[in-house]
Amino acid sequence: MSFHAAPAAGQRKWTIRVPASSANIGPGFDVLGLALSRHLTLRVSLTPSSEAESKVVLSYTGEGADDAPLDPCKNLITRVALYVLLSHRLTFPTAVVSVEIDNQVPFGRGMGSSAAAVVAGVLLGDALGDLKLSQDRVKDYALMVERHPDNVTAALCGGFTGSFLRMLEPSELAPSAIPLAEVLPAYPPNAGPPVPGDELPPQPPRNVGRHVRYGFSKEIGVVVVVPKFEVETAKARGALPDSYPRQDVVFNLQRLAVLTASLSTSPLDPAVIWEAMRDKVHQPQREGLIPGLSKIVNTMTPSTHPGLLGICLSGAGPTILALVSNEGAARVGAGQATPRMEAVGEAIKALWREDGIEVEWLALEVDDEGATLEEHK
Ligand SMILES: Nc1ncnc2c1ncn2[C@@H]1O[C@H](COP(=O)(O)OP(=O)(O)OP(=O)(O)O)[C@@H](O)[C@H]1O
Ligand SMILES: N[C@@H](CCO)C(=O)O
Repeated sequence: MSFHAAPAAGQRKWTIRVPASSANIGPGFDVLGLALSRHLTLRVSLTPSSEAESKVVLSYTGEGADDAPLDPCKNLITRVALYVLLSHRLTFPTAVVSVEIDNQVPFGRGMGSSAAAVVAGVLLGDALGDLKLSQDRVKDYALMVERHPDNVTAALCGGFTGSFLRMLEPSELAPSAIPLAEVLPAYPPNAGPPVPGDELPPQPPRNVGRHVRYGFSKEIGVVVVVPKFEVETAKARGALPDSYPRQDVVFNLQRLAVLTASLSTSPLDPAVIWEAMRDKVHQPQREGLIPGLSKIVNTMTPSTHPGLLGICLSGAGPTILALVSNEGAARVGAGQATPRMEAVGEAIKALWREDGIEVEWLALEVDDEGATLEEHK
């Protein structure tokens, strides 16, 4: 099957911005996501050139700058953009495409770096192909690459989300060029530019996943405590069993139902939220990869730390997420910690130091906007 270059009629510029996200929020394994005020930003410019080939030039600042590949056939963001283009029988435009990546989302820490990169990649393909994809279609593409709707929907839509994947029909999964994976393994398959005759990926089915947005009280401050080591999501998923005792599943379902409403119920009830953020299906199993995890999430409570609402592993870890009530506190600006948030961040830091683990803690806000693609005229 053949393809042709995406249009490159004149100079164009875009900015793509995607938030970090925390998945699971305790009992909502693979379900809940919370978009956070750290961002992956792409500044993209397309300049037509007299050359017959496309030249995609990546540059990188911020988190992952030393690790992320700058080859567009190897970098996750541009590989996803290429998947979107090829599914429309397009490839990169015959132009100079400059992609300046500035990343505030640390890799492999449970803050949704891969989901942010995948969503950014879909939006990059959308911009370069002039495809004008709806938000639902962007979600379909992103969910064919990263099969965790929790991070993807929060990163794409912002706020506090709950989501599920539709069971795809065998026929929707059949074409071998579908890059369905935990995190896109190798795409294009030969890790080089596509050549005529390559099998091209089909466009994804519609409604691959569905989501809702819950309320999230403005009085809740978010503290993330980020250890200085990575845990690959694939490895953290490998630590989980294939089946669970019924009482553990019921334990999580009961808390999940209560948690989703309790984070927007006024007044906030720390006793209910703390208990509703407990988990039995992924956190205890990941303790071996994250020393000190159980000690921290089980011993820090609203009684020991006034203002603490709930505490859990963020995504697949190793970051810990703590929700703190700022009720009655003077309003603080983005990224500023209230005294209660500072006390919780420092307490987690001290507990982790007992295990020889160094961390950085951050006071964050919920990102209500989600991913944006803006063209500059
Ligand atoms: N901005 C980026 N540019 C290129 N590759 C990225 C980018 N962000 C993430 N990745 C790729 O994704 C990998 C991290 O994915 P992984 O799913 O293991 O962790 P995470 O998404 O940070 O954590 P979690 O899914 O638990 O929130 C990185 O090692 C890198 O290969
Ligand atoms: N729900 C996923 C999030 C990581 O992407 C997990 O905990 O494995």
